[in-house]
Amino acid sequence: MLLKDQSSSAGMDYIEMKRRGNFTRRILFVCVVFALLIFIFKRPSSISGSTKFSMHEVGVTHVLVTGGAGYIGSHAVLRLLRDSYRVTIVDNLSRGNMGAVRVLQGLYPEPGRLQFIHADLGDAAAVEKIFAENAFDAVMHFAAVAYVGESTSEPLRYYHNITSNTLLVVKAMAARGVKTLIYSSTCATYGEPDTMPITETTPQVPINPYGKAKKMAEDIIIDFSKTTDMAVMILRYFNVIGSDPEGRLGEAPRPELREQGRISGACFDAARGIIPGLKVRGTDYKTRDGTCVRDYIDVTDLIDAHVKALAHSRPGKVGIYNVGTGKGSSVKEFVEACKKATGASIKVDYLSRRPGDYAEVYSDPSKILRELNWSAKYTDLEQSLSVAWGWQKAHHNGYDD
Ligand SMILES: O=c1ccn([C@@H]2O[C@H](COP(=O)(O)OP(=O)(O)O[C@H]3OC[C@@H](O)[C@H](O)[C@H]3O)[C@@H](O)[C@H]2O)c(=O)[nH]1
Repeated sequence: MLLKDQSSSAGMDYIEMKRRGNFTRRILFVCVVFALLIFIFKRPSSISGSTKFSMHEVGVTHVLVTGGAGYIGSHAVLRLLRDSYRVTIVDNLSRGNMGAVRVLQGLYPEPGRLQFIHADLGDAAAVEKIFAENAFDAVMHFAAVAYVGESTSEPLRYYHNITSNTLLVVKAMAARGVKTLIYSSTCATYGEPDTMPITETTPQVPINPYGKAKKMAEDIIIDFSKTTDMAVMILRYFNVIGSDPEGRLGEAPRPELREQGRISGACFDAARGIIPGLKVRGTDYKTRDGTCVRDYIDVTDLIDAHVKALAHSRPGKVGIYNVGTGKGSSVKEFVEACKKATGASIKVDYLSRRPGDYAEVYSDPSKILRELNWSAKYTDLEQSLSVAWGWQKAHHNGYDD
């Protein structure tokens, strides 16, 4: 009985040991699976805000593109990826579109090519974290509010957004030893000069909060650069139009900002019938037909200037360049070109002047040709608008289509 009991107890021990062994193996298996999952999900992903993403390891330039989900920024990202750069986009999506980021991710899905970080550059801790966790070689700083009309009704927003965010970006660059900055500035920093065309030495006397804030941001960058060996390129854009010739990206302003928006967006909205007609703001300027004259530069050319600026940037040097065609077109001429490009009969209402507007600006682009070997290639307004219309037609609801 006792023996029987003992043998039965030994049998029980053996079964118990086997059960425990199986249990341990299961635990080990689960641990290994967990470790594998952690390894997979911690690798650089295309949507991640916390992955260390060093470009230097692979000898490829890693560019931080602020505002990379926006109209101009997304076109810059596309070009940089095409040219084999690695890119991190930081965007708060207040004006930019996640749809543009998704297009770019779809085109360049390989791990480590494109990283998107949803963050606001006004958040100092977030900016510091982004720079601490990534090794950037260069920054292209596009992110900013950028409507002249809106800047006159919301000046504090413009001063804050444009100056403070630039300050935080530059501070973070300095703290982490990021040596190259390409800054998006604007012809609006010149205001309304007495002589045309505008050269880089034309006095900057901005007349609206947008232009004034951009001039302040330029000053912040230039003054800081004198204390370091940072390479700085300041590009003063004239009026940007057009879109990716392959139709992958376009200009998709927020519908709620229609009233404040740029002439190109308003023309396309009128051509699609989204708004009843185009409002031409001011017909009594001292220009050839009474409407404002602007220098319209195609976004493909503009981004080419950025890539050339990056290639020509030198430590301790500040380069300042106008980016324009050198040719001025009036609002009326723009509307005619838009009618031809869209084939739509756009109804035009003539209204009083928009606050903050200046009569006539166009660039002298000879410095950028001389020093960076850049000149605009897409100088036919109607052609640039036709390309942009191609994307607009296919995206009635912007990137939501
Ligand atoms: O609906 C509209 C929009 C604009 N316009 C006029 O079209 C002209 C161009 O205006 P836009 O708003 O397109 O462009 P702006 O010249 O004011 O500034 C633009 O160019 C310089 C960039 O740095 C700015 O970010 C950009 O907004 C102005 O005369 C404006 O009054 C209209 O007549 N109707």
